[in-house]
Amino acid sequence: MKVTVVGAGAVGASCAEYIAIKNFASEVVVLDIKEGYAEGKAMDLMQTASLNGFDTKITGVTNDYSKTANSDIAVITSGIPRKPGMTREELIGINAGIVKTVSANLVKHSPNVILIVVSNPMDTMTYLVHKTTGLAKNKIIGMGGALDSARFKYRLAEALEAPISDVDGMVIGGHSDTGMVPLTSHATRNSIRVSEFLSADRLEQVAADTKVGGATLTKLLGTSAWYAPGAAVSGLVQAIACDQKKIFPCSTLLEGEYDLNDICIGVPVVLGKNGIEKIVNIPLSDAEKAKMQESAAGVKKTNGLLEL
Ligand SMILES: O=C(O)C[C@H](O)C(=O)O
Repeated sequence: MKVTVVGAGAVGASCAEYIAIKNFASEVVVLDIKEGYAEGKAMDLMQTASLNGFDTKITGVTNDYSKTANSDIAVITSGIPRKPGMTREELIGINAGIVKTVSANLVKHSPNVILIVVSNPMDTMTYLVHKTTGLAKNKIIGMGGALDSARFKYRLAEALEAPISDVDGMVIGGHSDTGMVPLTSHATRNSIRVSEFLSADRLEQVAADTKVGGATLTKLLGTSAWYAPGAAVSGLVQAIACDQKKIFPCSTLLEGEYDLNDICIGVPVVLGKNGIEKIVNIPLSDAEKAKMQESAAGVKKTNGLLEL
């Protein structure tokens, strides 16, 4: 199993680290445009192998896509992160061109690759990859919902004063400060609805904190987060590499599902060796349906800025 990670910045390096530590891939190639940078990150990570007990071989390359040839899965983290006060959507001007070039180069050397898009604005970048690469829709996956759901569970556990392992919950919709749809009505603590423990006001606060999860970290760190994004990507990569058939919310092309068309946005999917194996339709309340439509309108507005 060969996995490529494009971008050796904080998010790319974190993806490579978590994938390697989980020890399911034989090879991880990290590619960056900055001379020697990916090589340095790869060497530093490889020097953790004996300490962390993994055998994945990590190599770094400077912009040489021939070294990514025959990758089974590739992760696109390239582009610029937002700064405090910015929205993800504001990155479109710079990141669209980068993501288009990177995805074309990846597909040229690995025509059967499954692409995971992380660069922001993620849903629009996933749509761009769908429009420009010619890859089948099951092979284009946007990473946002897995991360947003992890943040949702963190906030739920905090409110419940419970261990995170006791908590389950999912965020669908667009990966944006306003577009996320945390499914509080479906969230549980050890199979008991969280509304049994928390007031409607507290649950609303949990949802609000979840939606600005990325912005909160960007304000604290001065740039966007990397540990949870890297861990979320490694979860998706592992589910595909190990054919786990796990359900994650991912951005995928919808053709009628959830009453949406011609858009990539977060919905629950089954991930296995073919990438997205199934889109899972879950019943939503009228309020959740309305939020999903509103979220989609926001994503479509950003998609409209693409020069396709
Ligand atoms: O918040 C960001 O800009 C980066 C990423 O999308 C995140 O949610 O951490």
